[in-house]
Amino acid sequence: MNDMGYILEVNSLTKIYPTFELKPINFHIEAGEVMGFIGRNGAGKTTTLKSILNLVHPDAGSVRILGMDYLDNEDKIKQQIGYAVGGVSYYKRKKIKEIVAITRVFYDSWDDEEYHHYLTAFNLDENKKLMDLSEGMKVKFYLTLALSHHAKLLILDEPTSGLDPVSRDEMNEIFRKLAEKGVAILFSTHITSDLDKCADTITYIKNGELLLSTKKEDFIRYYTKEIGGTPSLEDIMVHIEREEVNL
Ligand SMILES: Nc1ncnc2c1ncn2[C@@H]1O[C@H](COP(=O)(O)OP(=O)(O)OP(=O)(O)O)[C@@H](O)[C@H]1O
Repeated sequence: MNDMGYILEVNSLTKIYPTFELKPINFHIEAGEVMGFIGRNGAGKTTTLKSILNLVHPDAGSVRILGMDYLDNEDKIKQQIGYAVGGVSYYKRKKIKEIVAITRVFYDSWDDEEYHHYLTAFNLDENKKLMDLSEGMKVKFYLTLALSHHAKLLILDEPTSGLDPVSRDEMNEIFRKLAEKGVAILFSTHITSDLDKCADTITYIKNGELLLSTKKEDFIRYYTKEIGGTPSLEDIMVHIEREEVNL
């Protein structure tokens, strides 16, 4: 970890597509922190997460994870983080145990005891194929893979968006419990109730531009001054995004 103690530091990260520009993005996450990365559909959440992980090549800026420059230490850092960001899984027809047999070889710190712990805790059946898991089970499986190699940072793209309210509530509780163990979690969402329940900090992105990245309480205080009353996070999101409907 670096002097500031950040697990993840994003510095002026920029990505330009023909019809979309991710303006310089800056934020950081500490150990044990759950950050909700929020914004509307198309705001640039996935682009940011992919740029952080070099799954798409950023045009400018830098990323430090666990005190190391990401581009210079990509393999070493990947050993210590877990992510589920976009893309189709090539493994969807494979059984959990087959995917695990392939994955465990990749990680120096793979821990079978931890793997079986989470398999039981999440009620996962090793003989099920990935494509036969419910959305909630899939997220639990990705978490199991990450936790089995002691990931210190989880980067998850909309892990709760396909979940029913009960599964979402459960996932939010899981995130909180993992954070208590010191895991840092960055997850994108457009569901404000996820943030109500489990985020320590909020990073808000609108049209490719970072509006604010701060503690949840400070985020609410900032917009309360602007809106007045006692706005919920949902009220704040609507205030930020709502445009007049011209019929
Ligand atoms: N490979 C690409 N080439 C060109 N444009 C892209 C590419 N990937 C994304 N975009 C554009 O970038 C913009 C941001 O998309 P992005 O997927 O990052 O948003 P998002 O906030 O994750 O949205 P959602 O909540 O719908 O997943 C969109 O306008 C999209 O069309």
